[in-house]
Amino acid sequence: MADSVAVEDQKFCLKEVLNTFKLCLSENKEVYLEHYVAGWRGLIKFLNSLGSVFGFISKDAVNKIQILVNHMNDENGSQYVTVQSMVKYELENELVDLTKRGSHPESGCRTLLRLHRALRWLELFLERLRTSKEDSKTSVMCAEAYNESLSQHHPWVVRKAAGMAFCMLPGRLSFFEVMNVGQPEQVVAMLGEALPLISEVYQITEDLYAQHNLLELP
Ligand SMILES: CCCCCCCC/C=C\CCCCCCCC(=O)N[C@@H](COP(=O)(O)O)[C@H](O)/C=C/CCCCCCCCCCCCC
Repeated sequence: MADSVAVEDQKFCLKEVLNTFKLCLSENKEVYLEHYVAGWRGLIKFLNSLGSVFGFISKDAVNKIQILVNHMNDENGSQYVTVQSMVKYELENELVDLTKRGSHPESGCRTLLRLHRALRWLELFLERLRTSKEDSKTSVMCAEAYNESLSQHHPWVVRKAAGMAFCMLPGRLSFFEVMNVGQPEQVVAMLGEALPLISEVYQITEDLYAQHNLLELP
């Protein structure tokens, strides 16, 4: 059983996140919700270690993870083993608000979609970090990745707040240190290992959501 979301005060380790994303895919390329959620929890540890200015982002991500964990732990939890089984179950039982928010504001499908969009931001950001130069700015890389992805789904006020938070990001070297991997070359190598895994999980979910017309859930 997945437990509740208590990620505060835990130390981040990129290797751990890499391992959870490795566990995400089944042999037939289904995405295990348990490991997907564990991957996000690891990332939130990182976010929390950057300071309270990122608290509003962390809070939203924790809320969404908690919704998914609640589904996984409730009486129909066996339907929430993979993203594929969740989508099938919720659609077959009309548990998703498809066009406007109604009686299912916390469906697994709409909740996961928000994290899925954020995973695209992560992919773009990590790729920039991986190929960055010594004088590259994390705030710029983060903002560029955000503008190319998540920002399209956020209202002005959220975009503004996110933009201000990005300016508070530590420089590239301090950022690498928080990852707890070792020298910058080792961080870059590990990012190179993590990115294809994250991209594959993203693409499989994207294709599944596209196939069921779920990419714009309210
Ligand atoms: C490998 C280590 C390096 C990278 C570590 C990154 C750590 C990131 C951890 C968590 C990322 C946060 C994920 C945010 C999910 C946002 C979901 C969302 O879009 N929610 C909005 C819509 O929800 P509904 O209203 O429809 O329910 C909600 O309005 C959002 C509110 C909060 C603002 C979200 C801003 C997201 C900015 C992108 C993340 C920046 C993190 C920077 C730190 C490096």
